[in-house]
Amino acid sequence: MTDFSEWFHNILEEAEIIDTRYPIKGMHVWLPQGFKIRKYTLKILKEILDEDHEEVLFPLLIPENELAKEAIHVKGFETEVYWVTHGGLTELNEKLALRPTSETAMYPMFSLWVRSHTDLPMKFYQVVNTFRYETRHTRPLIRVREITTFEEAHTAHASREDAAKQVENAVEIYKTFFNILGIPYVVTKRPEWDKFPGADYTMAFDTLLPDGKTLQIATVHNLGQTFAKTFDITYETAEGAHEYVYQTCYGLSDRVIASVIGIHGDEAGLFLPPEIAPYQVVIVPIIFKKGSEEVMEFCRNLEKTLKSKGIRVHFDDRDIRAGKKYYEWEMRGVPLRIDVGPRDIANKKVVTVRRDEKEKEIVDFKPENIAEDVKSILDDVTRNMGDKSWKSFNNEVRSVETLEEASEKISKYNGIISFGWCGDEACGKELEEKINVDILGIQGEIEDGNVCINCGKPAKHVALIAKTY
Ligand SMILES: Nc1ncnc2c1ncn2[C@@H]1O[C@H](COS(=O)(=O)NC(=O)[C@@H](N)CS)[C@@H](O)[C@H]1O
Ligand SMILES: [Mg+2]
Ligand SMILES: [Zn+2]
Repeated sequence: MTDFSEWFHNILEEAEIIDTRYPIKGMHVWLPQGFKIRKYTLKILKEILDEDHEEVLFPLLIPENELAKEAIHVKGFETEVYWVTHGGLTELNEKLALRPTSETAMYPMFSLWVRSHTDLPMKFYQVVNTFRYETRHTRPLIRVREITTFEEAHTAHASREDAAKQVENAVEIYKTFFNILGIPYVVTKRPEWDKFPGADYTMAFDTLLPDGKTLQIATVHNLGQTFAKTFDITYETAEGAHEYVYQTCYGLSDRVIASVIGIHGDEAGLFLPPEIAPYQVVIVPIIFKKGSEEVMEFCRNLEKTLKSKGIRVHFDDRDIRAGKKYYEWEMRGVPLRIDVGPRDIANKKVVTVRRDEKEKEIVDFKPENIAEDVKSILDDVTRNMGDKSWKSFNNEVRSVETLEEASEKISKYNGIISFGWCGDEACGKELEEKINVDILGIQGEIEDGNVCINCGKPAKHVALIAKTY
């Protein structure tokens, strides 16, 4: 893991997650293994969102005049929007944008849909591909030009308080999601100069990749009434007056898959949380000359039993050395392996090997219990993964008293540094310049008596800084 970027690119290829040879920079092909991981990851997220959101699907193309309506928003995306100018040989009389995000696709429709306060709150989401002509260094899954797994939620509310509450609900939704995947995070309020174009404020989730740089893995925006006024989204109050709605939007992307791969991976390759692993269990027969048919029979039955209980299991009956199988399934991140030899069968045992522990466990084999036993091992693997990743994450969050200390810690470890900050934009920008970091944002208030580590004025907030992707 010394060179994380090289490790990351290699494992994407070796574990057949995506194929980066597609002839458009920043656009890649999801291969079957990767597609399954993506499918299971989205399944978890959608189950959470479906609790109180409706899933919808909007067109990919946005008319230029709609995209341009919200001046700050379009300014923020003008260098990133892809345009369609022709339909066949016919030049279009209006350019069409490929959605970089869908506010300006959705909100003209919200204006038609929202009539009365009884229509509120409205909470929609969609999982689509979005397109951003990223000019900075593109990286597979991390900074792409086609964001293939873009989950975006958009809500409308009758009051400022309801919208602020929805921001908190959205933060909880993403915390639940990341916790299931064992992805650690800090949540901060982005500084004014780094919020979503057109938003009142942005809450962001940042995780740490093994190279100690942070990756923004989700964002929640309070849009206030800005877009409602631009797109005329009003509702009739109970008293018959007309009010603009208050809105939020929140989203995440392929970066979630990048984080699972980067954070749980190790020298042996991938290590996938059981919830999203294409194979949760792989069965490897230990073949000797005699007794091999009995072993194969046993493994086939074991596979059938586990499959019948909904476990994603694979019986690897290839005629190759067991060692080669061990290597391959570890590299592919299968959370649990079960080895079966003739002696084990005789002793009514099987050998389990967890991906997170090297030593083998001998467990009693009872056909009626084995599926439950396997499920409880997988649950323990999930818990252990999360504990381990949070522990190493928290070790990389350091607090400092002075700018020199901040600079020293960052250059030595990267990671996340916290300290008192006055909150003033000029001071913040100067601080970023001085020690070549990004201010991730602020985390709540700081008790009186603290001074800003850059300008010495009274500190108002706890601020976090890091080197970022
Ligand atoms: N080029 C990119 N490649 C991969 N992921 C990206 C890229 N650009 C943004 N993201 C991810 O997408 C998330 C949402 O994008 S965003 O611009 O912050 N927010 C929006 O677009 C809002 N409409 C909420 S969906 C970001 O937090 C980031 O995790
Ligand atoms: Mg961007
Ligand atoms: Zn200051």
